[in-house]
Amino acid sequence: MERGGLTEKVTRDSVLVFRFVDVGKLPPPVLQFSEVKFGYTPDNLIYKCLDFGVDLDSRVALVGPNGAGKSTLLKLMTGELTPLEGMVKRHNHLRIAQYHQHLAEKLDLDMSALLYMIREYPGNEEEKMRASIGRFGLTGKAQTMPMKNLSDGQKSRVIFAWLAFRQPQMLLLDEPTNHLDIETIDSLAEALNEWDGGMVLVSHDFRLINQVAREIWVCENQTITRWNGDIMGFKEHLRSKSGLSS
Ligand SMILES: Nc1ncnc2c1ncn2[C@@H]1O[C@H](COP(=O)(O)OP(=O)(O)OP(=O)(O)O)[C@@H](O)[C@H]1O
Repeated sequence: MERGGLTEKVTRDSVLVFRFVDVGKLPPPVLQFSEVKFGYTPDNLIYKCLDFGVDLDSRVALVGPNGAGKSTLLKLMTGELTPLEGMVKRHNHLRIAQYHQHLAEKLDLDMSALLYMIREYPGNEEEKMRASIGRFGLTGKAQTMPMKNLSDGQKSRVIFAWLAFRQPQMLLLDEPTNHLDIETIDSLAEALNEWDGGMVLVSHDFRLINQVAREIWVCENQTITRWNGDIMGFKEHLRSKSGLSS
């Protein structure tokens, strides 16, 4: 029937249109940690002495045990937390955007995604806002129905659209795949790979890490260490450490 043109082809949510806008370059160092010491209280340090830089070519996956300090590191990068000692230096023109699940709590669920974006970014034309949401695969009625009727995955898309509208040069992604299906995760990976900014990703999703990370940083024992290899090698290392090696 479909081939004969008697019924319309069934189309899925257009997952493949995830797209970040290219932002251009800033000269390094863009984000520099120098002798950073941090703890929520001085007697319980999360980091003893961090020295590293992240720039717009960086594609870092941050891994490590629960509670080691991965989310804390992202907050030190954005400036939400300040070191007890040492310095985090950000380029004057650096725009950082951080994705985390708690952003969903910010959404006004009685509003539509379109009205929400117009309220958040006043002075922009409706067509522009529609396009900016559409870029993350939320199209048609999904843009104008109350967000409480959207799936968690669709709400994640609104959050991505909201973050991307600020045109960050650096994306910090804290567990971005929690509500996304595999196709959408692949679409996110593709979008990140096509984009020209810097990225630090905290994720337990080795599949995503494998697609987008060029460096693996391990967060453990109050410090950050670069893993000499890819994420599959790190996964094997974890398996052998826990005695699960084949
Ligand atoms: N606001 C806070 N006040 C005090 N301690 C905190 C605060 N936030 C986090 N912690 C503690 O700091 C440590 C590091 O937390 P963080 O969330 O950075 O770890 P994580 O590596 O991201 O963990 P996970 O993988 O479980 O998300 C944990 O022991 C956590 O309990």
